[in-house]
Amino acid sequence: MSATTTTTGLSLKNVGLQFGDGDSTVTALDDVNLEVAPGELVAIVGPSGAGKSSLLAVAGGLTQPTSGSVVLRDIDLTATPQRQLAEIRRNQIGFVFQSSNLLPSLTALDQLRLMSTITGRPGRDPNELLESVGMAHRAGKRPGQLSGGERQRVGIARALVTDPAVLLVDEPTAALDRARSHEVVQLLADETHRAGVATIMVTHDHDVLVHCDRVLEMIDGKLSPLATDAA
Ligand SMILES: Nc1ncnc2c1ncn2[C@@H]1O[C@H](COP(=O)(O)OP(=O)(O)OP(=O)(O)O)[C@@H](O)[C@H]1O
Repeated sequence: MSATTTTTGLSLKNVGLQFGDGDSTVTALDDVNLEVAPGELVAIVGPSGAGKSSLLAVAGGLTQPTSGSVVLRDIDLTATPQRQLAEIRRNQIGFVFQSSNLLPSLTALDQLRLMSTITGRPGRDPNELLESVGMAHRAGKRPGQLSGGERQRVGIARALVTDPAVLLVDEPTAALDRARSHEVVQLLADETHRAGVATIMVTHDHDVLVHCDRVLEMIDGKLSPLATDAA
């Protein structure tokens, strides 16, 4: 990897996203600029309908913006054909959802192994990764045998097993109590720093912002630093 590809994990430049047309146009993202460095955890807060999910969708190459560019390392996602985009999403982008979305019949270890098999990427060793997220002792358990916090730990490990450049996290603490929420976001911060992944986390949970490197607020599709120093 050349020096020019290591400074930026993910870069959104002048990104706009509109839905509909004419009188019914909704502006979900309004000239958004965001650079997330490798090893940085950026949190995004904001009211419902502000554009946070739209930002994750655009950053993850799931939705093409109406204007602007999304660059992952040195790849411009807005100039990449659909088939290649799917491959980039599989190999370079990890997703963590509100509920961990684990497959009910697979053990924790097999959730990671399956992801490695699907992508065919050497990535990281599933056993070591489970150890890293504090789940080695639960490797043989299925999701139904795990607590909500444990499931999220496995979900984070699964998202990291391909050794992605970018991690996109949507409301990871929505189903967790306060103590587990702190543990899970602290883990996200630790893994972000350790793996050198560029992480964006959308959250309504202001309690956990203390673990994040940077906090931004989205209002009416515009992104700005959080007014109060919540972190
Ligand atoms: N597929 C779509 N078609 C039309 N409008 C959409 C679509 N997706 C999102 N929007 C609109 O774009 C705006 C931003 O929505 P978005 O879901 O990104 O907000 P959000 O901040 O994630 O909200 P929440 O916190 O409730 O999940 C809203 O006005 C929403 O109604």
